[in-house]
Amino acid sequence: MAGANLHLRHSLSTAQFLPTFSSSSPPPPRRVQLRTSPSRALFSNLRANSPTSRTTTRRSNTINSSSVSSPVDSDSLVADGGEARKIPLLEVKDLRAVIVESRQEILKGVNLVVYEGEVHAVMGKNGSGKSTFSKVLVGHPDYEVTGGSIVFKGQNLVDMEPEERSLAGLFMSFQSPVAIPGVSNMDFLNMAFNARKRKLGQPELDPIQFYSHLVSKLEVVNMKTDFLNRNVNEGFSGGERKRNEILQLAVLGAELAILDEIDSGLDVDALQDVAKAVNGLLTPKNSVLMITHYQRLLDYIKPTLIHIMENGRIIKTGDNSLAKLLEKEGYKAISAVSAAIWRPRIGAEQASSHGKGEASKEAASSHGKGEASKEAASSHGKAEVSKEASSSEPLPDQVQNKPPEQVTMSNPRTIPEAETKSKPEEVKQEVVVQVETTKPETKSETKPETKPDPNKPKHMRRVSSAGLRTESVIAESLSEEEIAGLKEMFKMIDADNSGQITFEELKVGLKRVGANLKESEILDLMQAKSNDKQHCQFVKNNIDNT
Ligand SMILES: Nc1ncnc2c1ncn2[C@@H]1O[C@H](COP(=O)(O)OP(=O)(O)OP(=O)(O)O)[C@@H](O)[C@H]1O
Repeated sequence: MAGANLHLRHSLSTAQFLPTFSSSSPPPPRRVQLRTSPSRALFSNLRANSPTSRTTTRRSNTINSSSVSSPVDSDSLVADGGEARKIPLLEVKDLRAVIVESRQEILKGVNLVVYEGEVHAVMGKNGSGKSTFSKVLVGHPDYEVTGGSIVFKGQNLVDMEPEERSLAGLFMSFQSPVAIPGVSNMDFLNMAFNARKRKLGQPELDPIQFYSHLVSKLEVVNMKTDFLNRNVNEGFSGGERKRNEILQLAVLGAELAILDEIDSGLDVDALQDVAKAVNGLLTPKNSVLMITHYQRLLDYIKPTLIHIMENGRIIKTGDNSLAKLLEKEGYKAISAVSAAIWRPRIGAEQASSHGKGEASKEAASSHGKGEASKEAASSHGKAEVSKEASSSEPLPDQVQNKPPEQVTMSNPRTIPEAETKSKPEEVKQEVVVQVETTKPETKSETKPETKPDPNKPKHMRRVSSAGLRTESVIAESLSEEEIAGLKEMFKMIDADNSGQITFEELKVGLKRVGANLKESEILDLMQAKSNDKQHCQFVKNNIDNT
């Protein structure tokens, strides 16, 4: 039994201290004695349930309780007068983590900054690494951090024990909260609360004082007092467990609450109660990082930013429109290719969040040069852009300045490598994205290069997909899924189904996926070249001025 780890010593049987409480009749003094801190108790309990239970290490040993003491008195979570300065609460940089047992890498370079008072939502397909990310933040023993950093309020979390992380102000609500047989909710919360008080050097609350504190929080989550007498999560329904997690958060307080699928299994009323409780806890000083699959939670708890996780990385960041897009079109709307588009923006956002500009520099350099960094490339499915593709040489004016409406992205198809190689280096203006399809080649490949007429107004210039030289740049590999996503994306953007994407279509398409790029950025994008040896080629084509 998991409770065996708790070293509990009850002077009375559990049944003897399960009075019926009501707000008008405070509970009698508790007669339970824990010989371990509540947080340690829950760590032990969780550790006992962990397949990788082992001795404590600084990196990943005992699991952090989702519901242990926080250095912050929950009452102190009240707004402090609205400090205007943005203070980073959590800074995650290039975080990598493996499963201890198998050494399989799950987190492959997560970057994220959460400021005080912000609500961040992490979304992503099943198995993309969301829960692992949250568990690594709190120090789950199943995972080992192999790279990067987690800084919480200026402290390096990676070298801290899970319990220390909790005491530092982290709270995590697990996807599947564990039961603690033999420990009532009331006892658990009381002990956890007082452990925090001790840690803070503040006077502990006696059971009666604590009970009145607790009752006010019960109201917040709309829970009945009966739950206080039941053992922690034992026999609780899925929804009750989730509600109970939020009760723990409300009672214990936290500066950063990590909520893993807090909406799963909740009926509509419970969802509203939980959301209301979470909103009630939000202040300008504390933040929430929540994992969810559904827009519905975000209707109640408004996120500052939404992050999309894929394959152990955050590949996109945006506002609520991103979640709406997902709800409507699914993850196909956010393919590895669109990640390539987003990457610089994520970087810029993160950098500005950090105030350090590092990511933005990286983004700027990759964006400005039309060359994705290795890291960026690997972050979206290893679609690495080779040097050949990078146009370090400035593009001709006519390309850089051509009116957006007149840039064309051609019919997606595959050009055999031999054909590609045999093309003479004639022109290098238009960028054509080609994705393998069954469409036959219809373009004239022999049209001679036509020099742009400098006298012709730029908006009159037309980009032609004919008379081209193809210059392919091959990425290492794109998965079938990524290729499928690429095709879907092409179809989505190619509004008139012509097989060609005009600048206008691209602009509208990008807007649909929540990417509000400037026209100059879209032009940059159109000149970006990345492809896969087998499946995708970014081809430079000719521009003529006819
Ligand atoms: N302890 C573990 N042992 C084995 N595999 C694991 C472990 N933890 C995570 N994984 C694997 O890592 C991947 C990411 O899992 P994770 O739970 O983080 O995904 P998720 O994005 O939260 O998914 P979901 O939306 O389904 O909850 C999955 O393939 C999962 O099977």
